[in-house]
Amino acid sequence: MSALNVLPLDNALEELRQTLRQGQRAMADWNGGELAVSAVPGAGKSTGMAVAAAIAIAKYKLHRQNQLVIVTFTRSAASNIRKKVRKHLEQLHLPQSAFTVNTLHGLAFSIASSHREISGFSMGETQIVSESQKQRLIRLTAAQWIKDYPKLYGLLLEGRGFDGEDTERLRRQTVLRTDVLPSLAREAIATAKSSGLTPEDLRNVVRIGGIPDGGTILEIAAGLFDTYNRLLKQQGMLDYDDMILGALRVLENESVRQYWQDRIFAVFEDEAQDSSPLQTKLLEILAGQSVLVGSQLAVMEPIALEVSNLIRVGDPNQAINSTFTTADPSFFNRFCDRCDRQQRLVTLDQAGRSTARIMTAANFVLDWVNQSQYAKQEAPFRQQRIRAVDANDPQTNANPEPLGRGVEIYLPEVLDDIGQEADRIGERVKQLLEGDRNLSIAILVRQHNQGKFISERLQAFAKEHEIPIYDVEQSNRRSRVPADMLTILQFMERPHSTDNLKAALTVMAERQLINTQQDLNALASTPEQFLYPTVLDPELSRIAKEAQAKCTGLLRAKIELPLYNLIAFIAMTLDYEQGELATADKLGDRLSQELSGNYNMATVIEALQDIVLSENFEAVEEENLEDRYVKLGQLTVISLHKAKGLDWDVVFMPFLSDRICPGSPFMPDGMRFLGDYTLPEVARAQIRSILHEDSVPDPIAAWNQCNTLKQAEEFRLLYVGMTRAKRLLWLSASRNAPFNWNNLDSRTDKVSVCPAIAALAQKFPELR
Ligand SMILES: Nc1ncnc2c1ncn2[C@@H]1O[C@H](COP(=O)(O)OP(=O)(O)OP(=O)(O)O)[C@@H](O)[C@H]1O
Repeated sequence: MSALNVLPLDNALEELRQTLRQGQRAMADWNGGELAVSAVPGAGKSTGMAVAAAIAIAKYKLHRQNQLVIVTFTRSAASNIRKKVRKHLEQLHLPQSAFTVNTLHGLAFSIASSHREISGFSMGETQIVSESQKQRLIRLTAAQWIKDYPKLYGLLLEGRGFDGEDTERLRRQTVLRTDVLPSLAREAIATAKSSGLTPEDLRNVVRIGGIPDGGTILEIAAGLFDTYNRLLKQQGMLDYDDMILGALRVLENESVRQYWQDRIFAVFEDEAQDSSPLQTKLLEILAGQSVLVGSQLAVMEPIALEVSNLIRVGDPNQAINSTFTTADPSFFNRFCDRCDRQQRLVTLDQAGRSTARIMTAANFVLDWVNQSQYAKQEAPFRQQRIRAVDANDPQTNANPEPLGRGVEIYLPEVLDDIGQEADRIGERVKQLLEGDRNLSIAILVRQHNQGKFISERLQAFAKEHEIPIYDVEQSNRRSRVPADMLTILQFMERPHSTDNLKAALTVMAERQLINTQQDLNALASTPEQFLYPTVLDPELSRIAKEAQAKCTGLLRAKIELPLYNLIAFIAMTLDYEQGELATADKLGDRLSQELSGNYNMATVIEALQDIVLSENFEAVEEENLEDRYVKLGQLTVISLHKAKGLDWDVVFMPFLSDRICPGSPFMPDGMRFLGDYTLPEVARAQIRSILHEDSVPDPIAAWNQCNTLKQAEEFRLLYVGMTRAKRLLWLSASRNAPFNWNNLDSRTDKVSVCPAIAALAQKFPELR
């Protein structure tokens, strides 16, 4: 039993508070009102917030009707913080119903769908558009726009660089339809919609005039945006922005707003640097007892708040979503500055995660970038240095001893090519694990193909030395569960079809259940002979017999088991891991519900076909997914974006060329349509200027601005990666690397190192 269990509540709360370091205690001591917490990586934002939540629940006697709402960015972060708060409340004997943890979209969706008559979400219109559906929709949008706006299309077609040749016309038509217009639509819609701007708003800006290019690009963007909204509605679907907009619409109604505000005592937001202005507005309304001035949908119009119980915790230096959304560190920075003027800003600059050298390296990179040419327009980082914790810190083993040199840098002078770079990493991993099998180790990559390359390259070596590799991207197979099930059931239903057998064998081969060194086409070409050979048929090889046994096992199950149990049986046969099993369970439940009274092989297959085609089935998020990423003794290969919020004893960051970080503006020759810039980037920067209430820049300035922001974000990604390491950080780049990682043959022999890393290596030669 924990000591907290036997103490009176006040003492127990004090004891809990004592588990926090000085800076974190400011969160626990919150007395209502607004509070900004800007913290360095590893400062213990989430840890502090969970304790602060439990203390607030006790202090203000919160309960189901008057709750604390915690909001974070991703579902895994939500489950992480939920677990922590639950544990504290359990120890304090306080009601678990006093809080909820939501993602922003989850929260918005609950609000919007609780008042469908106001949000405009009709009953059938709750299907959220999936990524691939969105891709299709965007392509359709481009095609429809071409029909609806022939004049603007003509302008693009015959704009800059057109020589009147038929072949050039055809080329331009294809590029516009399949590439430029879809990308332009995607960027413009994402930027405008997540800012609460409508197509009409964009047109109004054009109408007012004074835009250097006459507003052509904004006109095109408005048309695409209109078309997209119409098509989305026609298909009865919503996107993520609709959820936020729907919730805001609902909250414009006074009695509804009152209802939600009465139920919500306070809002605590984690990862606040990732929220867009519209999302922030939603939280401000929920956290406040507001008197509305104007409409929430007009982002820039202020809402007058009488009281706002809102804690926003974040790290502007870890803002890595601004190139996908309108989240922008400048918004959180502004909130921090505002709170600072009211003495309501807490800065947590002590962190216990990393060894001293790693903090020094991260601080150096931050300073270097902020003083470099990349900071001319706007500094990519808030000037915040990471400090070690004090000697009496509550975190055990805070700022641990380094492994090796703590930070190790390998540059093109010693690394010839990416193959050698990968091999050296393999060697170092082996060496480290020989010293201590209980280390957590990760390779962080910027692009999926880099992860694929390195895990394939190291596969044999890792096998030989019994180092399990967990490649997060390749293992993300849960979403394939319905398709796998469909394939296997189709095979069970008609095993003598060559196509069905081949498809089933392929699923098993992909899951490494059967040996892939055999020719599956040959096995599948004569299903009868393969499945039930007679004495006259040629003998199957040993590995073919193993595959055969798997197939006949499935066919036997079809005869022996009730149909209801087949899904579970297939899941077992396919050797699903925990998350996939949970997804298969959920799928089984859904089929039983949908087909109650009419459950047979044909209807199950038909229902599965619908699910796979419409993709309207969500995989179950494994609660402890993060634990899998940081498992000891394993080599995790993971993208920088997914690595955010996690940490490992050892972190490898390979392929750090200047092409990757910070990257450079890239404009393929065939992409010049109206001028020397690419249209999606220009549209994005022009719309962003409307949101920031700046004057709309001319296309060239807009293009430069967009690239500057992208580069700033690349440096922040680098910083996020570096600060994931506890005891050893490896940074490397080799001389010969692909120009473009989608094509490994596009080698260039003169790779320049990311300038911040080159400067780091120069400043600390002992790290090389
Ligand atoms: N008061 C504390 N006592 C003990 N351990 C702590 C404390 N605060 C933080 N930690 C530990 O420090 C590490 C970092 O904490 P946490 O993940 O909360 O930081 P963060 O600020 O959210 O990090 P980041 O933003 O870099 O992802 C975790 O391992 C956590 O358990």
